[in-house]
Amino acid sequence: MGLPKFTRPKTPATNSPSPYLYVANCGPAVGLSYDTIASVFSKFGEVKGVYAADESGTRVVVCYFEVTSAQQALTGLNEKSCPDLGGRSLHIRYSVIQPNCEAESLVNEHIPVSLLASEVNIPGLFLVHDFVSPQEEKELLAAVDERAWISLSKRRVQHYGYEFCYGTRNVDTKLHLGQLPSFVSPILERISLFPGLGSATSIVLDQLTVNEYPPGVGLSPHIDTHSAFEGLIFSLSLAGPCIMEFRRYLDGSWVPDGVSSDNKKGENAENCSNLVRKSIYLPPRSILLLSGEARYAWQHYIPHHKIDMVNESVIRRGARRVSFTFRKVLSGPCQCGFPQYCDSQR
Ligand SMILES: O=C(O)CCC(=O)C(=O)O
Ligand SMILES: [Fe+2]
Repeated sequence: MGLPKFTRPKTPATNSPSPYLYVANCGPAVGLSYDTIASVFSKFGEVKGVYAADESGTRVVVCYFEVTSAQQALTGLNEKSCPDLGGRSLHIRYSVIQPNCEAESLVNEHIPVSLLASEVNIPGLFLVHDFVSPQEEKELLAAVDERAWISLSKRRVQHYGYEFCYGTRNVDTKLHLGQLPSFVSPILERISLFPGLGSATSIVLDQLTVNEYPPGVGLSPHIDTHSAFEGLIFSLSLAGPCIMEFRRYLDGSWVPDGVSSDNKKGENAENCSNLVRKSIYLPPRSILLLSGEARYAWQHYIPHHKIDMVNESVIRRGARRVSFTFRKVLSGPCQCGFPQYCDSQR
C-alpha cells in the first residue's frame, strides 16, 4: 500500500529522464486543483496521477506511464507561461523515485479524509462535532493562555493532574499535580454523558495535556503508552482544524523505543505493504474519543501540513490548533486485549 516517494532532484538539468516530473509553482495553494493539473499534463500523454511533492501546496509530482510523455511535457511546459494554468510558468524537473518507501509526505497521496467517525470504520473511534460552543471555546483558550506554557521543539504544552514525560512516554504516578482545573469541569461533566458509552460506564479522568500546534506542525505517529493510561482517551480540538491519520500494522509490528511524538522520523514507515491508513477531519470544537481497538492498536498522528486536502477542498490550518487531551492514569499493568501492541504484556 502507499505510493513510492519522489524526491526533489538534485540536478536542475533535464537529464535522466523518467516518467515522473517534479513541478514547482503549481498546486492547490496557488489555486490549481489536482484535476486541472492532470488535465493540462494529459495533453502530453496518459497521466497516472498527480501528487503533492511536499506540504507547501505549491509543488507537485506528475506521474506518467511513459517517459516520452514526461519528456514532451517538460519541453512543452517548462518555464513557459501556460494559458491553461492562468498564465503561470512552471519549473519542471525529472523526479527521482525512491523504491520501497511509503510516501506519507505526499499530501495528496492520500487516503480520502472522512468527516465522520462512522466512515473511518475503526472500532472504538467516535467523533462528536460542536461538543463545546464558540463561547466555551473562547473561555477555554483564554484560561490556558493565562497559564504557563512549556515549550517543546515545535509546539507548546501544559499538563494537569499528572505530568506526561515525553522522554519515557509515560507519567510518574507518584507525582500528582492536583485536581484537573475548574475551567474544564463542564467539559468533564459532558464527557460523562458521552454518547455510545452507556450510562453504566462511569468515566473518571485525571490527566489533561493541552497541546498548542502552530500552523504546519503536527504530531508523529504513536499509540499512547498502554501502561500509562486507561482505555478512554478524549481529545477536544479548539481554535483551528487539522486532519488526524490512523495507521495500523497488520502484523502488529512493535513501535521501536525512542520514536517519540516529537520525532518526525517516526512518520516514515519502513514497510508499506502491511500498513492500513485512515484519515479523519477534526474541526474546531469537536471531540474525538479513542477507545478499544482505536486506542490500543492504531497509531494516530497529525501530518505536518500547513494545508490539508479534505476531499476536493483545500483547508488551511488556522493560526494555531489547541487540543485538550483527557486521560485516566493507569495504576497497574495494562490488561488490554491487544498484547502485540502492549508494553505491559511484552
Ligand atoms: O492533539 C491531539 O488531538 C492529540 C494529542 C495526542 O495524541 C497526545 O497527546 O497523545
Ligand atoms: Fe496520542
